[in-house]
Amino acid sequence: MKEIIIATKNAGKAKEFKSFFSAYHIEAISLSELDKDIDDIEETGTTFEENAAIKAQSIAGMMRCPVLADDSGLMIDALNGRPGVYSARYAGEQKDDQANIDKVLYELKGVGASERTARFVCVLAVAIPGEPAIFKKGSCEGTIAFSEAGENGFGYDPIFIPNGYNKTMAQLSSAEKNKISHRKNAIVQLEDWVKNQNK
Ligand SMILES: O=P(O)(O)OP(=O)(O)OP(=O)(O)OC[C@H]1O[C@@H](n2cnc3c(O)ncnc32)[C@H](O)[C@@H]1O
Ligand SMILES: [Mg+2]
Repeated sequence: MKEIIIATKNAGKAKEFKSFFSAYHIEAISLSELDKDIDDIEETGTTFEENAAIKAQSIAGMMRCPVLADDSGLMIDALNGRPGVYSARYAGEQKDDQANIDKVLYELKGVGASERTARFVCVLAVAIPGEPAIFKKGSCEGTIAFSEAGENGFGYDPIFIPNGYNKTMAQLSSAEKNKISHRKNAIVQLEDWVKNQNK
């Protein structure tokens, strides 16, 4: 396998997958890089698994080759697991990272340090035409900061402090994030499958 299509239009995710797959000499190609114009896929599921499967299967059917999709999000205990599967669209359909961060910080006003526990979750689905899909799940535990900090990463990284650190995910280098992230913890579980594709 020389390349794999990643069913995402999120540039932040695409960059991380490129870095992960380059270690196996595989090029990760996101939907924005395909010649075809691909309509937004409606994420009608209520779980990360369902949405990852919807994204992977709809693109695999179109392209007739293995496709990897990522459905991920931030689960905050004090908000009963929200934003969860609605992380991208938490503050509205325009999917605005800054508006999402502002909404979370507003909702956590008055919530003390020990109550701000949260985790990033990533579910990967690989759809292979004619075969059952493969699912892998990873998470990364942390807390929600009182204000945002850092310029790296994407999404909620500026307000997420991974356990064992005293800075936000957006203050870590991409190499540091990619060692501890939910996405990394999911993708390592795909290693055997990836290596088998090279035989
Ligand atoms: O569906 P695709 O096209 O892949 O792109 P998306 O951004 O809509 O992706 P999701 O539906 O999986 O929603 C995930 C959201 O969760 C948040 N998120 C996921 N992984 C993250 C990470 O590593 N760092 C910060 N925020 C993250 C971020 O707000 C994402 O937009
Ligand atoms: Mg999405």
